[in-house]
Amino acid sequence: MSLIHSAEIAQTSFHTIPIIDISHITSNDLSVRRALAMEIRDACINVGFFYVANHGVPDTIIEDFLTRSKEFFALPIESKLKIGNKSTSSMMGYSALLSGNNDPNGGGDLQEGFEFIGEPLDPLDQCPETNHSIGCNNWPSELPKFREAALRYYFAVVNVGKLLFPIFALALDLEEEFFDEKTNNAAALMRTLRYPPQEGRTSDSVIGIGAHSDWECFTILWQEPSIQALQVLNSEEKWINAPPVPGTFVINLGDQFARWTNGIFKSTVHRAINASSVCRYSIPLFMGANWDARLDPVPGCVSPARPLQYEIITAGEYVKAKLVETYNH
Ligand SMILES: O=C(O)CCC(=O)C(=O)O
Ligand SMILES: [Fe+2]
Repeated sequence: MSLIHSAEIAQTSFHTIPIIDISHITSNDLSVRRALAMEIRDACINVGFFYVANHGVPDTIIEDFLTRSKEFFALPIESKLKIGNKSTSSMMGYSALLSGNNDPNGGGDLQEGFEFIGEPLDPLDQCPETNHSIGCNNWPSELPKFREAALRYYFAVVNVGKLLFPIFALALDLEEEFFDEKTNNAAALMRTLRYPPQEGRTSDSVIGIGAHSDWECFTILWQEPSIQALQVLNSEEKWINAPPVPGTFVINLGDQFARWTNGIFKSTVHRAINASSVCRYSIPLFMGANWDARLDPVPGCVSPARPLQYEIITAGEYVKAKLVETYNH
């Protein structure tokens, strides 16, 4: 079935998020990779979200970064503000509670975070080679082990992201290498996040992270087990819970993939509310396209019945506009 036809009959009023086993993602057998791609295609067209099981990132790497993140957030506020992301042009470093606002109708995001991009584990003082035009990371000098744990986790998850691009290409009936040159020079951004408890308060104006879609190609999110917080909006405007599923990451498509596919792959709106009585941690990785990659539609996504929906701009122009909108930066 053609992509456009699949999009016409999409079931976007989902009530659950599919779980997809990716243990065979590197199979030598193309038919096995294609079968996985078709499962992912359905999830991308109908939901825009899915969980991946058997992703291969060791628990120890995840747990180590979680432990170091907890230590980081427990630092005195003065230490954290010393590396505040608004104090540098790079936007890397600490973001305080309510300093971001993902939902223009909201009163700020009730979360604090630390944002960074990849850099070589060694030597310490080297900037990443990237055309992302963002610059250096802003690490906390008090916690030397934080940096190493963060980068180890980062590279493990970036590897999962690199395996997903060829599968997305197959899902779109394209050659597996199709996205290589559009993504080979991109700096993936990672954030480690802490949401204070809201104790049952679910005011729509100030919540953990207000309703938004992500800006990049796709996001790989680790969420803390046992605490329900993430919710995804279906086409009936109902919020569907995306509870943590142990051993999985949540993958959601972002606006860059929606633009590449003329809206056939969904960049679905979501939010997080920590209604529990304890802090909740999550760690998203945003996999984007190269800064200068054009977000023009890939073959098979535009027809007279499905005209072009988006203005064609570069990934960099798109992300810069969103940064200004969200962080006033
Ligand atoms: O913390 C979560 O569950 C979601 C985070 C999120 O949507 C984001 O950072 O874009
Ligand atoms: Fe998000």
